[in-house]
Amino acid sequence: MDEQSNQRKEQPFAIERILDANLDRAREGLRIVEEWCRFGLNDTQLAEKCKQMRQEIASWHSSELRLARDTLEDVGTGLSHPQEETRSSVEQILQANLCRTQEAMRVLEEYGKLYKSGMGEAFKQMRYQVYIMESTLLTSRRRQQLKDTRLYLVTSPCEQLFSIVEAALKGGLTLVQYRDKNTDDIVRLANAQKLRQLCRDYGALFIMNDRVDLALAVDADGVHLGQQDLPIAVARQILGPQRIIGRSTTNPQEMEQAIAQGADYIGVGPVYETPTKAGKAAAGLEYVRHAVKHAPIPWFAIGGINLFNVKDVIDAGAERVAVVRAIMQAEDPTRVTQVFLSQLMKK
Ligand SMILES: Cc1ncc(COP(=O)(O)OP(=O)(O)O)c(N)n1
Ligand SMILES: Cc1ncsc1CCOP(=O)(O)O
Ligand SMILES: [Mg+2]
Repeated sequence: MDEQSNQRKEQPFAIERILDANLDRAREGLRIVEEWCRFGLNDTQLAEKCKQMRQEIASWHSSELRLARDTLEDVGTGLSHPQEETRSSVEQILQANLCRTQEAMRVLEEYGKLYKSGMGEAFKQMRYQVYIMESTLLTSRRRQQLKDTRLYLVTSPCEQLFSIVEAALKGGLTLVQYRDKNTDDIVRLANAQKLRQLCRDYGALFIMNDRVDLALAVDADGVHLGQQDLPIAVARQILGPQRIIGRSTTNPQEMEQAIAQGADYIGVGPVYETPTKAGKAAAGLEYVRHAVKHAPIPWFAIGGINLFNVKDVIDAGAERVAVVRAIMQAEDPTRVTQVFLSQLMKK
């Protein structure tokens, strides 16, 4: 007796039950993702892709497999992971269900080989499609959040770094850049990791200044590169298509290049001279007006912006601003964040 029939003798219908349970699991996971694609993202293409895959999964779900089902005898039905009970964002729900779908498909790929010819290969292909979908979803979510962001905090080194950033996140901040030019890498890495987690906890995007390697190391949402930093094409090669790449621009020519090179957003400034970037001449509100007319991608006015002059920047046409001192040196970073946001949301 070969191994396969031996196993079947000891555990009747075990393979069928494994397949039955995982066909259901894969379909359920996809359904949850599909609902978000349809109602949350209005993305008919992605929703249609999920539906097609659900139908393909259903076509493998024969009555023979359904008949093998024996829920009362299934020791696994009462087992759930504590994290299944706590989902705090749509992103978590999507990630958990994509992961569940991929796991189920891996099981179907392996055990399917014992059941029907072609089943293993079919689920291998579907699993790759789910990976591609995951990457598309993550990318479009990041880009959408970037677009929706009005206020960008660029940090400066200080003892209360984490409490200030958290206070700003509590005020509704959705984008944080870790900027720290002179600290040892070992400390920078630890700080970046901590900030990355903090941003995740509050559903904010996290960008690493200057350093593509650290951005990857801490799984940042992206990197911000100045004119003297790595070229965008090189960073894109390293980071791939999913992560955000921002570029500083000071004049129309730099703006045009950054857009042509595939930046996801640009910094526009310094609008005003600022001690944070000492020695750099102001580009002025004129450059902000230029951005209004010529920047088709998200852009952030930056440099010397505070609660007293932000209205002038908004009146010049800016919808988004980036600040360092206005929040990092604020007595009440939560309140300052809220006031900035209320000014910027008026548009
Ligand atoms: C949003 C944003 N805009 C501009 C900059 C400046 O970047 P860079 O010119 O590379 O200067 P440093 O910040 O590295 O000193 C930025 N960081 N963020
Ligand atoms: C990093 C940077 N790039 C252009 S201006 C600037 C600093 C802005 O800092 P602040 O908001 O404190 O003026
Ligand atoms: Mg830089």
